[in-house]
Amino acid sequence: MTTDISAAPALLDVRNLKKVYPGRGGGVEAVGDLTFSVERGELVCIVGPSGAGKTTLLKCVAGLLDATGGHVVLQGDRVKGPPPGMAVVFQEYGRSLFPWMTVRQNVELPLKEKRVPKAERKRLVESALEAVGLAHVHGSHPWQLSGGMQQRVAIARAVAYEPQILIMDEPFAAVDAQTRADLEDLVRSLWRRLGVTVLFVTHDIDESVYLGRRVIVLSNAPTVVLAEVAVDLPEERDQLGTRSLPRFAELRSEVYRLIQQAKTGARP
Ligand SMILES: Nc1ncnc2c1ncn2[C@@H]1O[C@H](COP(=O)(O)OP(=O)(O)OP(=O)(O)O)[C@@H](O)[C@H]1O
Repeated sequence: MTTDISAAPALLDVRNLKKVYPGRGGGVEAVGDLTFSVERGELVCIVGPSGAGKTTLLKCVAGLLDATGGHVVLQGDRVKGPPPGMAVVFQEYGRSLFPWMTVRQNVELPLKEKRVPKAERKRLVESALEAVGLAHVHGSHPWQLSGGMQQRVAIARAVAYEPQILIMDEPFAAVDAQTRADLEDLVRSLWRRLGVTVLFVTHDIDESVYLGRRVIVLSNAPTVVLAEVAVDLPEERDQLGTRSLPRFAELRSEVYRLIQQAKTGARP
């Protein structure tokens, strides 16, 4: 559910977001005071130390958790519950797909809930499975696929939904290194081809620099934005070439230094 408040210039606007989990002695202040925005068509990575409140932040952004203070605005509408224009890909692909449904049925399900007409659903499902290279396994069940393939099904489902913004919460943390590299390239190519806006949360510094056009570095909890790093690497990226650029090493060191700073509790 959303309520119109004003026309925001950015696609996603997070303003003075604060989240305190209730409990004894004042509870746990997970998110202190977070402000950032994401422009339409951007690929922004959020990186922060373990326990920094990344998942809490995403739950507030996705309308799954009520904030204690501040607000989240998606395309001018204040987020009060899961917004219709958002798709989320979680780390645990195994739990995000229905094992009794085929790949095609899993990808189609949110489109049925969105009441997309049948012919259009067929087109969207086929093109999303094609885009992630899984057209040939549309009739298989998730448990017949590898972990990386299952995560590609989850990505296809999100892409087929045609969201205004795609939120990814450490989506590749549970797959092996080679699959992870392939999936990173898949996200970059989908982003470039489809123009979808992506907010990607990771604790992996290299991944944030390789993927992002901008990296937002979070402090430890109670979380604030410690710094924003513009990734001025060429848009054409590949695992070997890009990662061996001197500029990649510089950006990686800069984000690493900021994260170390975050761990010691330093504030901007
Ligand atoms: N439901 C909850 N009730 C109380 N405290 C919570 C709850 N969920 C998270 N926290 C606390 O809020 C803080 C931030 O947790 P969160 O899971 O958002 O961090 P994170 O950055 O996603 O961590 P990680 O990188 O380890 O997954 C932690 O101190 C955590 O213990």
